[in-house]
Amino acid sequence: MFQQLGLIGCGLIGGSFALALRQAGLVRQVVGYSKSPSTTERARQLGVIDTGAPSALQAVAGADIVVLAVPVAATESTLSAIRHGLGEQTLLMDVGSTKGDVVQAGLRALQHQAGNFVPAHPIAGKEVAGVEHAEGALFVGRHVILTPTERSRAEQVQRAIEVWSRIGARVLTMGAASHDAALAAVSHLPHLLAFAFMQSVAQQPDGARWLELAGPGFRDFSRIAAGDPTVWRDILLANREEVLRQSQAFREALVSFEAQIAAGDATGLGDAIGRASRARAALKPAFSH
Ligand SMILES: O=C(O)C(=O)C[C@]1(C(=O)O)C=C[C@@H](O)C=C1
Repeated sequence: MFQQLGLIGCGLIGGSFALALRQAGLVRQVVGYSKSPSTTERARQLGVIDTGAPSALQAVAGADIVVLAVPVAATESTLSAIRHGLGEQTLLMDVGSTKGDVVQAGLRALQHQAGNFVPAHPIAGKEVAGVEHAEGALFVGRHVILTPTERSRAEQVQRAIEVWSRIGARVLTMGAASHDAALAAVSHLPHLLAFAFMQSVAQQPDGARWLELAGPGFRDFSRIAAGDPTVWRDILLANREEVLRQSQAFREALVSFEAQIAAGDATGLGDAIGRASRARAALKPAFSH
């Protein structure tokens, strides 16, 4: 399907995309670039990329598909840096977790190549960062949300749908604003809560001792608090309005639970937990993968 992938950002997601493309036989050659030369070298040693490029611009030379897998706040400067190296027909995608800012960055930074840009968000990941953890099967069975811009060409959107589908993902297309509202609720807020929760426990005088006693419940609830600080800082800031809206909704729910506990309202508390428990149980099939 492609001759050469230009990969900007050889971390967990970028590396997994490169491996997935290779394993599906969709690309002959992968040229990678990461800001840190040691990361680029590590990606080469691991066989995730064939060749390391000394700059983002050089990584896209000769590529017919380019993927940006960098923290979202670096999107615009990265697009500006590679703009003059992009081929006329090169499919260009990002994999960022926020889309309103990425769409705007694309429209600002790309000029006549804006038609080739199809913003993408694979809803897949791990709490650990880095190319060492990259996996070719990371996107199998996962949703990938495409948020084409007003300039994205239909033919490039089709190619984007095809490439993600061929590596096993379930592709959806929606507007950036709907994406950001939904992901604030189901991804960004849970991360914010996990960070705040870890901080609140760890900072108490006996916190370190209590943490030694933590079991599977704590493990499941806090897993994502180990996320990459730069990546998550950028996401929470980029989608701040929706994140704060969700955070407010959460506070209201928390205050209501607190009031029931304080009042010893067993019926109200039991009913509230029952509603939450049923809503979570109803989700299970979606999490079987
Ligand atoms: O599995 C994890 O550790 C993740 O955080 C993955 C997760 C999420 O589900 O929230 C996080 C960010 C990405 O934008 C998509 C998926």
